[in-house]
Amino acid sequence: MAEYKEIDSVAVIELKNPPANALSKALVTGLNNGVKRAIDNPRIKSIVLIGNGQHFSAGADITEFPRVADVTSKQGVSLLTVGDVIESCNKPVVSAIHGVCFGGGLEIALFSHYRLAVQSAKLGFPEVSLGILPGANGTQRLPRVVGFEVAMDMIVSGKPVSAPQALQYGILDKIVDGDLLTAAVQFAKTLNTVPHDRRLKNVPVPNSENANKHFEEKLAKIKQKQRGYIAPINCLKAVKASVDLPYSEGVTKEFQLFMELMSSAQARGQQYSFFSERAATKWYLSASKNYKVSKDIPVKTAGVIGAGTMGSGIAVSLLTSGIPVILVEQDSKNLERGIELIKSILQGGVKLKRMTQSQMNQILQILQPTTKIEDLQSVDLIIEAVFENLKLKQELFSKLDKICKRDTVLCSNTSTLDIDKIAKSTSRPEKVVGTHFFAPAHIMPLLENVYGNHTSAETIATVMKLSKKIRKIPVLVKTCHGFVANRTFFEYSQELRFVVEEGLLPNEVDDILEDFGMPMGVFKVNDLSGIDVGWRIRQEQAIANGFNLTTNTRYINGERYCAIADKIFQAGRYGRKTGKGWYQYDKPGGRVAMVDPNVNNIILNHCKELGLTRRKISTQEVIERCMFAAINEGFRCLEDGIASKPEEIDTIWLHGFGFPRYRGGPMFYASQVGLRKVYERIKYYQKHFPETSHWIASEMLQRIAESGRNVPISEWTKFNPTPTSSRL
Ligand SMILES: CCCCCCCC(=O)CC(=O)SCCNC(=O)CCNC(=O)[C@H](O)C(C)(C)COP(=O)(O)OP(=O)(O)OC[C@H]1O[C@@H](n2cnc3c(N)ncnc32)[C@H](O)[C@@H]1OP(=O)(O)O
Ligand SMILES: NC(=O)C1=CN([C@@H]2O[C@H](COP(=O)(O)OP(=O)(O)OC[C@H]3O[C@@H](n4cnc5c(N)ncnc54)[C@H](O)[C@@H]3O)[C@@H](O)[C@H]2O)C=CC1
Repeated sequence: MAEYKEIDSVAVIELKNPPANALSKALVTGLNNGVKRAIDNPRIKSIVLIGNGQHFSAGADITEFPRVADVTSKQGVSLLTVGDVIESCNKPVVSAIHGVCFGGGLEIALFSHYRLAVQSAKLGFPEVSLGILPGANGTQRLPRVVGFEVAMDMIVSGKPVSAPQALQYGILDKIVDGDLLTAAVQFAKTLNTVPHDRRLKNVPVPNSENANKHFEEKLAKIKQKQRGYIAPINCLKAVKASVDLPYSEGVTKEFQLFMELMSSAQARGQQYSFFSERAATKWYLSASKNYKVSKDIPVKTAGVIGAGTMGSGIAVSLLTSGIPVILVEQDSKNLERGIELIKSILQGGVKLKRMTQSQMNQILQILQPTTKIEDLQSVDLIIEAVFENLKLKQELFSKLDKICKRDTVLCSNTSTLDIDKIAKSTSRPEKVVGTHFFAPAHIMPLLENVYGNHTSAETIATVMKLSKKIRKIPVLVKTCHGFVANRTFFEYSQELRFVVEEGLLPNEVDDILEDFGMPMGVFKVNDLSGIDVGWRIRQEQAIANGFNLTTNTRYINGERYCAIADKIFQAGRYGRKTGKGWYQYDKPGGRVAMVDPNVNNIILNHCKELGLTRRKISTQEVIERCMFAAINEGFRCLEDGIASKPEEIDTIWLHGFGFPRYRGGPMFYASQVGLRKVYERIKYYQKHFPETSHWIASEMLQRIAESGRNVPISEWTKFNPTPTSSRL
């Protein structure tokens, strides 16, 4: 766990806990023993701490967090005890950093008297994203190096800094070239004693004159931008304590704030999310088709077809990851508009200083716009993003099949259509796959990759690898109408339309959802993605299923249907782009949503025409109805094999819909509410709304709820009945 060796008069202690040197109890104990051994050896004059493998250390071992008592135990060796041993050691201790030095790793480095790093190292306190704070005195020590404002920014945001930036802040003493160990040992040999100010607890916080002002400004920003999250607030309070209190009292305050977080439901949700995101990327179809054994095809060039809302964002994601793109549109007018869209996205990046003007120009050099689909003949992968129309997509894929080289991977960005039906139009169904981006495609982190019955493991591996290359969080799901994201979101939003039909107004529903933690209420989301887009999807599905959908439709095959959204569409209110949708906007494309009496009239008239009596609906009912409808559908996705584990559904909601990370995702939320209660409430709603089939409880949910046990999420799929679903 921690290997001890001596190089002349220098003791070298190597942290060794692959893959990320997480500071498990065993590693911390090993580190403690190593430092003590060096202290006891009179021949040793100084000590170097270094990481084995790819990193210095990724911080405390998060898998040990559920045992809060272990992490905070005053008995045995904790990060704090080893930190004290390091800091009080009379022999200089040097941390030699490469890879990441995060969380507890940075705490160790700050207990050390000197810090060296290679140019590519990254240092930071990401604890806030796990719902906690740097609890081994990091909130008191970092400000003593970098001052209040920088420490506050680093700890509250959780964002790491590069080695050059860390050098500038004074976190690092030196950046070294060449072999890190050799340089660190050489450096350590030049040290004899530990100066007083090299023990950070002895040092006052510099540049703290404006701490009160910075504190208030930051607090206001957190309340606005991270509404509902408690960790950033406690992080901020802890850093402020470094200025307001002497060190010994500051660490006591930090401990109190740390414990508040560590025992919170929010921390459980955020830590679950860390592991669920990783679990979701590990796809497994069979022993010969899975993330471990399946090889990808390298994507050196790509094509994008359709340069509308999605295609332009997809092209930007590829281009900014260094992948040359051939962009195809149906005519030069649309092509011109698409190029302008791409330029304006990139220009936004320049404005936000994410890239320079010259980097933007270089990116545009690798974009090749065209109206000739034949230009795609030799690219490695193509992403189609034309209108949501099966016939159009089939025609296009059939053409691509004839034009493209044999191993080109053909992807569709369809949001709902069955991948198998698109693949059928080609002679290479094994190369056809769904790559479902979320709007805006260059910003939203999720990529829902969709395999069909014939998609090969190689094709899946290719899109999963590409997702990471273009900085997306990939999840693999099986094809069906709407896949996991839209299938679950559909039930959520449909239930909220029913709520509007029964009594609440769109802005009242949105306020409830935003208080729950959603970044945007569902009706604002509809306005953003386009009322016309939703309308087209419903029409397309109606055509596919052989029925006629009008503004008078009340039932479809006996199922309740709410036509208010269609009436909003009929009124020419297509959402933000037209300056009016469920809300009125300051201008077409504007962002300021205002309640519009015309919309309220459409809703009230709709109810009058149908003879519906409107009623007051409680916040609890709204949340239960939309969340439990989505959760029930999530269980159905598991039953149908569309998703293979609950973590996939949660990751999709976190990164596709901005579900609050501190609630973990809808399935984790269900586990916190208790599946017995979720099941009972679903049965209750089924009794009240028998004409809505999403209230028929999933069999899998029923089995778990009736098991009489508190079944952990990791065991839910064991309750899966044989895959059957009449809803596919
Ligand atoms: C009262 C006193 C109380 C004292 C309490 C002390 C409080 C603290 O000190 C608090 C902390 O440190 S909390 C930990 C903070 N660190 C982090 O959040 C960093 C997490 N890791 C990363 O960023 C990336 O994994 C990293 C950049 C490292 C690597 O990224 P990659 O994309 O290359 O690889 P991943 O797939 O993310 O990771 C590889 C495997 O390593 C596992 N892992 C990573 N960091 C871990 C960590 N800190 N603890 C446990 N496991 C960890 C990760 O789960 C993955 O595992 P597998 O999926 O099984 O391969
Ligand atoms: N808008 C959204 O929020 C999301 C949309 N999607 C899906 O992405 C696809 C595209 O949607 P949007 O970008 O919103 O549509 P859009 O209407 O903004 O863009 C479609 C583009 O395709 C072009 N096009 C049509 N036929 C073409 C052809 N034969 N050859 C070349 N270009 C052609 C059109 O000129 C237009 O620029 C659809 O399948 C949609 O369901 C997926 C996720 C989210």
